[in-house]
Amino acid sequence: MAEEQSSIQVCVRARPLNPRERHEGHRECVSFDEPTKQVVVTAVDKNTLLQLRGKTALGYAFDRRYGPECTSDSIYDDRVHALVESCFKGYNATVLAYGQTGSGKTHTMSGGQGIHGLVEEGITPRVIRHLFQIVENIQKRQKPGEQIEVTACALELYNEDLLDLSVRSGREELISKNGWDTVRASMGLKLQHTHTHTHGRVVPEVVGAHEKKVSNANELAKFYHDCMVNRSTGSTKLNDRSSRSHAIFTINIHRTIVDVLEEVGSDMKARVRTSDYSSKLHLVDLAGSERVKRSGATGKELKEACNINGGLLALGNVIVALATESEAKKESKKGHIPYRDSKLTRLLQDSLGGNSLTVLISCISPSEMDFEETNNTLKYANRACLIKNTPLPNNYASVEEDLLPSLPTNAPGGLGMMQLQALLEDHGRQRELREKKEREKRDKELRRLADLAAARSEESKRPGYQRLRAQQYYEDLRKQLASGKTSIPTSQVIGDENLKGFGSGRHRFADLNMSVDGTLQPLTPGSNERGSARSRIQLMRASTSRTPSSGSKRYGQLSQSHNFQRGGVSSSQDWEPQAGPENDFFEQESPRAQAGNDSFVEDEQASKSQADNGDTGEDQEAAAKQAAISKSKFRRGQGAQKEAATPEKEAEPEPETETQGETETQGEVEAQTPTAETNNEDQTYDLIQDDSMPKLLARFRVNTHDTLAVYKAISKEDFQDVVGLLPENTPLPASEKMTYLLARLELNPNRDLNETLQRVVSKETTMNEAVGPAVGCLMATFGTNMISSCIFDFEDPEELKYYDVEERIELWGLQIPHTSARPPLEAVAAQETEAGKENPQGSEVTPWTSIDRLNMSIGLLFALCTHALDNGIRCGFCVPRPQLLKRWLQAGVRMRQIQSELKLIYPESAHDYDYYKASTVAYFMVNEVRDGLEERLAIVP
Ligand SMILES: Nc1ncnc2c1ncn2[C@@H]1O[C@H](COP(=O)(O)OP(=O)(O)OP(=O)(O)O)[C@@H](O)[C@H]1O
Repeated sequence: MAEEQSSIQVCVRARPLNPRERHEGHRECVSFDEPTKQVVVTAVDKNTLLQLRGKTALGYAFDRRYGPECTSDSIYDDRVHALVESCFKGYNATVLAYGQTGSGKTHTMSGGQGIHGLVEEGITPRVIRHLFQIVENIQKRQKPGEQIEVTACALELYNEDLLDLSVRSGREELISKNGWDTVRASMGLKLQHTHTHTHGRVVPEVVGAHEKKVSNANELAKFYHDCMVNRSTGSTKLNDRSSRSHAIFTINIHRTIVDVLEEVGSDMKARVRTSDYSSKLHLVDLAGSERVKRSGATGKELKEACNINGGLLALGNVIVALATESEAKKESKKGHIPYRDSKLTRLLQDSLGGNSLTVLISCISPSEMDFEETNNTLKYANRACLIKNTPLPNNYASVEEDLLPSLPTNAPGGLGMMQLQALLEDHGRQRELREKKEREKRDKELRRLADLAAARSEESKRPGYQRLRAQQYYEDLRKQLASGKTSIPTSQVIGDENLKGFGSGRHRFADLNMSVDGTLQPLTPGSNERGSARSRIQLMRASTSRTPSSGSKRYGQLSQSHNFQRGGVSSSQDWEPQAGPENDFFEQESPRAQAGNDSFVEDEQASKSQADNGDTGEDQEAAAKQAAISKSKFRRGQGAQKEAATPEKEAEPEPETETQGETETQGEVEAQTPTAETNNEDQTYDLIQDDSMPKLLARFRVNTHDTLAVYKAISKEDFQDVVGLLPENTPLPASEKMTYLLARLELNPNRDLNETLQRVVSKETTMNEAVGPAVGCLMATFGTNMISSCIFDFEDPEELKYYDVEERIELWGLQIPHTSARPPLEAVAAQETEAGKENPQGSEVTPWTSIDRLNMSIGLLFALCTHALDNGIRCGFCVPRPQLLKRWLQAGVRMRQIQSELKLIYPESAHDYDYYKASTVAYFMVNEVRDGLEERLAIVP
């Protein structure tokens, strides 16, 4: 069947000004221009004028626009009515309300008393009524061979957890008693991807949600109401009853039709066809985006806001990517759609760009104070108009059978009611049986995976887990290679030509003496170099090591000798301004590393004073144990630094409070070393071997819409350096996916970044010669296309489907514009005019001075942090060119270098490759930088 595409139907609904806004005298900035079908946002003051970049108004055309006076009636009739009817033909459909907080999404979807005091029926109750009208009509026709079954389920996506709204009872008590993490394990639902019966597509499916079977509209309406009462709501400055979760109410329609193809013949057989149609109607009320500064969210609400904004940002990116893809389709280009960036986008995968008929209702506020959000909503809605879905009916299990009617016919020669009823029932039983079997199979698999996950989590707490995991990984890989069954062809691993020739030519599988295709290979010359690097490192270790029995201490010594540490652990440093020439930044970092770190000293003092207080009770021990488990990796790095800062403490017995944590840590480090080698100093700690864990984590997306790049995908385990820097109790980003991603990267035979970096550290080679395109700078000069082409996306939904961990930190990159001419500085120009000078900008072009660049970059950094803070982003990440970072530090910007193997991909072919080759990665807490800049540089927001 030819696949027909249909655009997403987008409409805009503006609510009236609410009493608060009227009381505060807000002006309206939204109007409708009927002749051009545009929703127009108008600049009502200087601020909005600025946001429109000098234009007085901006118009967005939409087929359907609903002003404050409109009710849901017209939206329903125009857009939703036809959708509900399509569901009975087997099409999936979605109605999705989107917009900032307080803009009227819940009002549109659920109804209630409006600002004008009138009670309005929302879209969902209307859908329920309409749907059962159709069911009744079908039933009224009394076609015997037809059966309809309606079920529904209600979910909410709250703080990235999927929950069943129909079984909330007792959730609060359980959370307060056992903590959310425990409750999540029992109440959280799984999102997985399954193959559809028809079309062979992979669609998202929520496993474990309670499906309520309903037989009439009242029953369904009651179910909906009960579920929505359970939804997480809260009060903010912008909405008294703000939804803090995305709600998805799904109605499943299952229709079975038995058609009699041939009536009973002389052989007493009839030929019948039984067809099943099933469709899903999703009614989605998203939580609204909010600027936390305005909503006043703190604590729990702040966390909620961060999650809401994160999901919506991902949704925006999906919309932009799909719209771009639709535009590019004329050139038959297929782009990457970042569905997997959030649970919300995964859930809506089928509704946006899938096979659903979709209506997007963009809700906006008319108030001038909401100008920016309104403009943003309209911008995305406008892009969404371009998205094309491919609706296909879900008709499956159409069976034609010869049947011997066992019951006498009502009319001579024809199949009677009772026979058809019997056939239907029989078919229904068969279907139930089939579904039951499928459910059981799935449940069994889920149980198996849950057991596996639990066992793995237990195992991960055991000392030496990392080591075991690495060994196991290599063992599996060795078997896989030997059998010649590599599931991933090398060509798929790195999909970009720029990255060819990655690494130094010798890959770690040379240890296995095998290539990825399973054939035996001679070792390359690089292996000798490795050997020498190894012995050199061991020599250094031997000369610096003072306490042979302590793994963590040896590790500490090593960490001081090498910039690159093992197991993804790395340290960070607060940088201080340094006077002197603008040397290569990379070269400058070693002396600083040796100099120790204030924050570590502080930490040590804190723990010491704790110990001095004699606070060594059970509670503390438990807490220390917990802390040691959760931050063990970070502590290793930290411990290493501490030891360097206070070497005289080594001889002293460690305070009791520290012992617990250190024992854990130490245990882990030692256990990672093969037992046979434990007492041999030279072999006890093999830096290279321990570093052989795959750990390059780089998957970045460029938001082509803006000038900022969004750098994502951080895992708990492998970015512990970053995680360790977060304030206590910050939810840790975690993603099982990363482990998988790493494994994939491992399969690239030429990639051996860690080893190469070791060689650079041991001065066997220079960075430029050795690393080639593996190291570089993302931000300072990125060209959007170039980076887009470097996207790694190795995730296979099939293999990842049960790994449902999605929390991530968002890291933002910063671009410094490199224009040759500087725009006139207003203040300077004004001063000069006042002083009677000619306008210096008039005829000649003023080049940028380095101070200009610095000011500009700091301004940008400030703007970035403000934006990030408003969006609930906690930490930032950038790779500025070396000199610039130095200057930032001089200007008091608090940055910390990440000394891990986190390296970015920058193609050697890039014209400025050499210039940026020594760039380093810096990390910062957004609020610190913003506050610092505000304070020191007197920047007025
Ligand atoms: N079109 C409208 N006409 C009349 N009143 C409206 C309209 N839209 C919204 N309202 C009222 O505005 C208030 C906020 O609306 P609502 O709660 O639906 O916003 P929301 O977008 O769902 O917000 P959040 O994202 O915070 O949940 C409610 O009191 C609602 O009744």
